[in-house]
Amino acid sequence: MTIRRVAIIGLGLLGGSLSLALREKLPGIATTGYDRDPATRTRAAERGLVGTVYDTAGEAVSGCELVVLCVPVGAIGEAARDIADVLPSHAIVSDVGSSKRSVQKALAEALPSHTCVPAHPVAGTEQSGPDAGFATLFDGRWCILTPPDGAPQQAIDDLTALWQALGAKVEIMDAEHHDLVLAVTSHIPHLIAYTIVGTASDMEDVTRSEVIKYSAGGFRDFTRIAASDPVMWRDVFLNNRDAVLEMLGRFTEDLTALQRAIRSGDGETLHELFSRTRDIRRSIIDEGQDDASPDFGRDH
Ligand SMILES: NC(=O)C1=CN([C@@H]2O[C@H](COP(=O)(O)OP(=O)(O)OC[C@H]3O[C@@H](n4cnc5c(N)ncnc54)[C@H](O)[C@@H]3O)[C@@H](O)[C@H]2O)C=CC1
Ligand SMILES: O=C(O)C(=O)Cc1ccc(O)cc1
Repeated sequence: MTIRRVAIIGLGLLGGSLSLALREKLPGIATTGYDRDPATRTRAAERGLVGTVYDTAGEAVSGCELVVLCVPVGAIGEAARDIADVLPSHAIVSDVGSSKRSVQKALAEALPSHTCVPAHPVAGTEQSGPDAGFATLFDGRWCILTPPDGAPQQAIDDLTALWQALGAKVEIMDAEHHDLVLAVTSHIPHLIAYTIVGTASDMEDVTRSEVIKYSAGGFRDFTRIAASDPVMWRDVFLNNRDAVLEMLGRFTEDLTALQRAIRSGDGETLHELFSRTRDIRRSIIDEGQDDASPDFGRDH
């Protein structure tokens, strides 16, 4: 199917970046948008994020071939129900949510007669809202599609072509596997950042001001991650509960082993782990996913 019109529901960091990338890289595609927050709609219109910002989701999706829900994962069901009665029957429905199993279920329940192909562009920043988006966010980054069993190949191909045209590399994955992999590579790192920054903020006033004053690289990086949107991340942990708890169990065991090594002066264990982890960093750099990537260590 030729995609001529894309509706973007949710005009924050991801919705805004998607619209700007479409405008810059696929100017032949018309865009419409809706956000449930009126102030965000106003700002999105001022920034010209989409061709037309509508006051209802129904108007925004009218006549489109593709809808992309760019809302927190806990709001996907509600956003899908909002458009269920008016969505053209041929339209493909997708999203950008950070977890996929619950999204797949929510979409199937809300839109049983439509073709739904969930997606997760693994690209972002700690910023949110209608001013946060930028057109190059997806350049060279992975976008993981998690089509349910029986999803039409044509829809998968159309969505793959669209994300590739926006600069992303596309991978197809089972939703369950996606959630396990992302739990360890993204969700738990965010949880650790929230925890360590929370621990520092619970310290007595004098020590806390010293933590801020003397924050070295490691802690500064954690504060960037821990500044990420609270609603978005609350929803990720509630919706990817099983995989996060599974990975957190393993992480806690490993942390306890390190605690034991430190207490017993077992330098060999510490050195062996720190050497292995250094190799992981080197392979990430070899694959070109280093600091030059848009979402690492840079403020937008
Ligand atoms: N922030 C990041 O770095 C990344 C986020 N994601 C995913 O993208 C999605 C959006 O996240 P962001 O753009 O960062 O958040 P954001 O907070 O910048 O934007 C979300 C927007 O959705 C709107 N919204 C909420 N419920 C709605 C509803 N029912 N109908 C219409 N609009 C609604 C909000 O008003 C807000 O403007 C989330 O599912 C998140 O997991 C994926 C990759 C990276
Ligand atoms: O800002 C960062 O370092 C991120 O990790 C951004 C991010 C957040 C959520 C995702 O699902 C994907 C990417």
